[in-house]
This record gives sequence, C-alpha cells and structure tokens, in this order.
Amino acid sequence: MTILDKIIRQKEIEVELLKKQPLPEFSGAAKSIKKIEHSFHNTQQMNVIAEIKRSSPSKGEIDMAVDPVKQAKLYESCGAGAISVLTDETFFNGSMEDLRNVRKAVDLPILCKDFMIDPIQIDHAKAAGASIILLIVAALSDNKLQELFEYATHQGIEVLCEVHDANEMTRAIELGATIIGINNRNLKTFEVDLSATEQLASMVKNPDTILISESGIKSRDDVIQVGKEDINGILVGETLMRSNNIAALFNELKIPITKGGIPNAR
Ligand SMILES: O=C(O)c1ccccc1NCC(=O)[C@H](O)[C@H](O)COP(=O)(O)O
Repeated sequence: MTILDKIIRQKEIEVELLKKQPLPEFSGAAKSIKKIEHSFHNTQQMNVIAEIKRSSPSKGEIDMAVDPVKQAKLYESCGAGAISVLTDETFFNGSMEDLRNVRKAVDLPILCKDFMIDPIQIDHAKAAGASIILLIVAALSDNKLQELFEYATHQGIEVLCEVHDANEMTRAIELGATIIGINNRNLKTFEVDLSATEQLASMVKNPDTILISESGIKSRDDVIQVGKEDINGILVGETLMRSNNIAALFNELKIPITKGGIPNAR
C-alpha cells in the first residue's frame, strides 16, 4: 500500500466522523477573500504560495514548534501571493484550527492543503476560511473529481487541481480545471523530479489556465528550471519552513516573469 493509499484510508475514517459533527461557524466571513485566479494573472514576478508544514511523510519533522500565525504574517510581509496550510493531522501534524487562525491574521488567499474525498471536507475548509482547496487527481475517480470540483466551485471556493503525470494532466484539462498544480513529487514513491513541471506544463494550451509548480523547490536555479514553461507560481513548503532568512529567500525565488516563462530560462 502506498502512502497516498494510507492517507486516503485515514480520510475515509475522518469523513465519517465529520458527518457526525456540527459545522463550525464561518470564521472568515468578515474578510474579502482574494482569488488566486485573479491575482496570479499578469504579475511581473513569480508568485509564491508559501506553505505552513510542520512535518511530512517524506521528511519527518520539519518545524514542529512553528507558530502558524507568525509564519503566515511573515510570508505575507515578504510578498507571498497565497498561503498554503497543511490541515491534515495524522500525517502532517497540521489542523483546521491552524487554518482558522491564519485566516484571522492575513488577507491573502488561503489554500486548505488536505486530501479531499468528500464534500463535507470542503464545507469544513470553507468554514475555517479557506479560499482554495486541493483536489489530487491521483486520489480520485473521474466522477468523484467532477463532483468535488463542481461542489467547491458552486461554494465560491477555487480548486487547485494537482497532477503528476500526463494521464492526470489530461484528466485535469478535460475536467476544465482553471488552476493546475504540477507536483514534482511522486506521492507514491516520494521521488522529486523538477522536470515534471516542464514536461506537463507544455500540455496546457489554454493561456488562461493558472499553472503552479509544486514541491522540491529550494533555490533560484530551481525556479529557473521549472520556469522554462509558462508557469504562474510555485508552491514552496520545506525550504521556507527551514529557512532562517525568509525575506532573502523570497527575493531569491521571486524571479521576474513574462508571458511564455522566465526570460532566458531555456
Ligand atoms: O511532502 C510529502 O512528503 C508528501 C507526502 C505525501 C503526500 C503529500 C506530500 N506533500 C504535500 C505537498 O504537496 C507539499 O507539501 C508541497 O507541494 C510543498 O512541497 P515542498 O516544498 O517540497 O515541501
């Protein structure tokens, strides 16, 4: 059984529990939630989705003592375009409470980084103040993917549709996903290969699709590599969480971009 299978099995248990709980009040109601779809178009620098990640199955403990609110405010002040909060408890030591607290502290779009298999999870993400949720194509049948995509969209929640290979990218395009994340990490083997972004981004022909390169990005050179294709943003977790100079790291990662990719990257 792969780690993704184990995570999904755990989510099935959690979903049954969520269905027995009352839905918390929407804590982010007072905020005007900015959309990634608008803010990631036509920018002049690489957009950074900065992640709050205490630990992970592939790396173990990263920063168990992190204060998610302090970290999110730091990301915002350094120019993050959005914040990703890992809300899974069992495998990443995150929580929906983290997201709720971050929502109160920052005005940026917030991605609920979890493993969605049921609409009830989208309700809880929305109630905590998420503006965008993740749908991992590898973890969902076509029917489930469509159901969750339509449900989230109908709720006014944006969807980051995550792919790792050509077949998944075809499914995301056929679904009509407007924001596609190319995960450089294979969630079954943990292997990271930044060339996944280059290979899969070229399959996207709609210039309005927002493309995000996810995982394994550590340096300016890595951004230049994934930016050979026309991507709009990068999702960075571990490197930011381990950095002791986050402002300098943002300067390194926020490379000028133009339509068609980073100038001179090829
Ligand atoms: O990070 C993992 O080990 C992992 C394992 C299984 C499923 C998902 C996993 N990570 C979620 C992510 O997609 C990353 O947190 C995100 O892309 C940031 O990656 P990184 O910059 O490499 O921390």
